[in-house]
This record gives sequence, C-alpha cells and structure tokens, in this order.
Amino acid sequence: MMADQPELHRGLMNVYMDNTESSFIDGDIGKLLYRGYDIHDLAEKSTFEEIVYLVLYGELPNHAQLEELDGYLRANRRIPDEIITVIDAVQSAHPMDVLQTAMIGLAAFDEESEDNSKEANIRKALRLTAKAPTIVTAHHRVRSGLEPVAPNPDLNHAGNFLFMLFNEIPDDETVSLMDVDFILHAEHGVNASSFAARVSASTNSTLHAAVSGAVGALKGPAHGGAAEEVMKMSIEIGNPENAEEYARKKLDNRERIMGFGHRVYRAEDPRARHLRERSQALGEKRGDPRWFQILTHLSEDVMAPYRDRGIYVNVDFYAGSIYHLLGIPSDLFIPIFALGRVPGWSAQCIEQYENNILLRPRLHYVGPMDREYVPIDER
Ligand SMILES: CC(=O)SCCNC(=O)CCNC(=O)[C@H](O)C(C)(C)COP(=O)(O)OP(=O)(O)OC[C@H]1O[C@@H](n2cnc3c(N)ncnc32)[C@H](O)[C@@H]1OP(=O)(O)O
Ligand SMILES: O=C([O-])CC(=O)C(=O)O
Repeated sequence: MMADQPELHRGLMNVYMDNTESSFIDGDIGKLLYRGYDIHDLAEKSTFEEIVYLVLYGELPNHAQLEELDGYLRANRRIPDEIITVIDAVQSAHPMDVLQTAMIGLAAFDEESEDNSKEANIRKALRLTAKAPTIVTAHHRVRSGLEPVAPNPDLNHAGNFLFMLFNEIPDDETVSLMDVDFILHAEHGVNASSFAARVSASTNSTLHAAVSGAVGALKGPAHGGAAEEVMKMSIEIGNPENAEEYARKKLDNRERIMGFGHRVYRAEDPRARHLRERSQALGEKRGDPRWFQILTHLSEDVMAPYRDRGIYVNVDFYAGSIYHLLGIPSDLFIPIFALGRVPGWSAQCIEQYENNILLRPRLHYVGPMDREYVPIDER
C-alpha cells in the first residue's frame, strides 16, 4: 500500500527552516540587510574588510577592531606549498573544482580544523577568506604556465586579488570596484550554497568541509554560474541591435535568460543597482559601452514584460560585463562570487553550530512496493 500523498514543499520554496541574525531579505520590495544594515549603505560607505567583521561578529568594527582583522587577513593570505602542488596536479579542472579541492585540502594544514568552537570557527573563517583569492589566482597562473604571485602585505583584500591575478599593482578605482563586488556577494541568507554548507554543519562536520561543499553548490548556472552565462550570451549577441531577436528566440523555446529571476526577489535584486552603475561607468571609461548597451536593451525592453511575473535582473546580470572589461577570464567569474561569499557561508555555519539541529527533510516515495526478489540467474 502506497502512503497517502503528503503536502510537498518542492525546492523547499518559502519554507522557513530556522531563525537567523545574519541577513534579512524582503523579496517583494527588493530589500537586503546584512546584520540590520542596508546593502545600499554598505555598498556605498563600507569596505569588504568591514563587511567580513560585520558578517562574522554581528557588529560594524571600530578602528582598532578593523585594524586587527585586516592585519589577520594580511598575515594569513599565503597558502602552503603542498596546496600549490595539489593545484598544479588538478590544474586542468574548472577553477571552482580546483577551489573546492584546495579549500578542503587546507584542513590538513590548519591545526584548528577539527575544533568546532565559535572562536576557532571565526578564526578559520578569516583564514579561509584570506586564502581563497590566493588559491584562485595561483591556479589561474599555474594553468597559464606562469609562477603564482605571492600576496602583497601592502594591499587590501580586493587589491591583493587583482595583484595576484595580473602581477601588477592595481589602480585605486579598480580596487574599489572589486571591493564593492565582494561586499555585494558577502551574504544572502540560506541560498542554495549556504544551505549546502548548513547541511554539512548540521552533522557537526567541520567548517572546511562545509565551505568546500558550498563551493560545489555555487558552481551551477542556476546559482553562481549565471554571471559567466550572461557574458557568454552578451558575446553571442554581439551588438545591441541583435539583443531582441536573440532573446525572443530563446524565450520562444522556453529557455531562460540568464541573470534574470530569483527564488526570493519578486522585485529588482537591490545588489544589481550598484553593479549596473559600475558596468556603465567602466564601459564608458574603457571606450567599450557595447556590453552595457546589450544588457540595458535586454532588461529595459525585451524582459520588461516579465516584471509583471516578478522576474527582474539579479546580482549576476551586470557582474560579468565588469569582470570582462577588467580582463578577467570568464571561468573565474564564479570563483569571484565564492571569494566574496566565504564570510557568509561561514556565518551561516556558525549560526547552525550554535543552535544545531540535523537538517534532514523527507522524500515521499512513489516507486514500486514490496517486489519479489528474483535471483540473478532468473532475470
Ligand atoms: C546569485 C544567484 O544565485 S541569483 C540567480 C542566478 N541564476 C540565474 O540568473 C539563472 C536564470 N534564472 C533562473 O533559472 C530562475 O529564475 C532561478 C533558478 C534563479 C529561480 O527560479 P525559481 O524560483 O525556481 O523559479 P522557476 O524556475 O520556477 O521559474 C518561475 C517561472 O519564471 C520563469 N523564469 C524564471 N527565470 C527566468 C528567466 N531567467 N528567464 C525566463 N523565464 C524565467 C520560468 O520559466 C517559470 O515560468 P513558468 O511558470 O511559465 O514555467
Ligand atoms: O539567494 C539566492 O537564492 C541566490 C542569491 O542571490 C545569492 O546567493 O546571492
């Protein structure tokens, strides 16, 4: 006898699974707060280092606290030579797979890897935040036949990422652009990758295991991979006049336009505004406004009717055009998202450890029942 069909919550859509103090999202009006602070204030006035402190400790830092955290990040950017050897061995893999491999590999060199106290987890979160850009850039250089560039203690987090990627001291404007990008990606409730991290944390597994699992969950085009897909699409479109026909064909085939839609937002993703402004400014500055024009045409014309269905641009829509204009290869777009998200994943895990309950939903079985076992020779 098959059990009665229970009420399903497919995709766990609109299911509240716990309380959180990390971030607040009102998807109907496009509002996002980190620890109570509006994302617009944070994007305009803060720095990524301040956000790391805010997300992990719950408060904005004072000067002394910020200096201490910044010093800790600067002191912890290097990765062990053994991890460079691992990166070298798996260099042909996608950068997200390499990041995931190296992140879990770091557990072997972290004396606190098995210590799940809050204090140890905050320190590990900071070390993972500090080392993640070193991994991504070292991999990119190794696969390009170049030596990894060592972190520069005179540069901040965003500056170091650019420096280690291009082996050139970046200008202040580009550093600030990268900094805002990291701020905008730092935390976003129980999105798919943070959920993956929380599932691991709920078994009392370690932060390294949970965060590297989150890297895997972020990789897909329905989540972190959208920025790369948007840029691929923009390149295929080529110029603004082609945008409409290209998108209409896709929509007629019931395909999705990447960078639109969101599980929670039914209004514009508030993070998109900051990347839109910067995509436009950078395109004009670099004398290459084409990408911004293509994106504008898609959002303001082709996809405008979809707003009635709650489908607006999300954080990933303009991000790819910025990275592309900065000369960053497209398969590094998802890793950039991950670099910003390490503090958010960690904060979500720390909340999970603090008030833990095993995350274990149920599936309703709809397969055959009570079948008679047939020995292999009789099948
Ligand atoms: C940082 C982030 O992770 S933000 C998300 C990044 N991902 C993308 O940009 C990929 C494109 N977007 C999507 O695939 C979806 O909007 C998701 C996965 C993000 C959210 O999807 P869900 O909440 O599961 O909504 P769902 O997939 O059920 O879509 C609802 C309806 O809107 C339509 N829709 C959703 N997104 C899009 C889109 N980008 N283009 C066209 N139609 C869309 C769906 O086709 C569906 O229509 P239907 O009801 O007629 O079948
Ligand atoms: O919240 C989500 O589902 C996806 C998202 O925007 C994010 O993780 O930043």
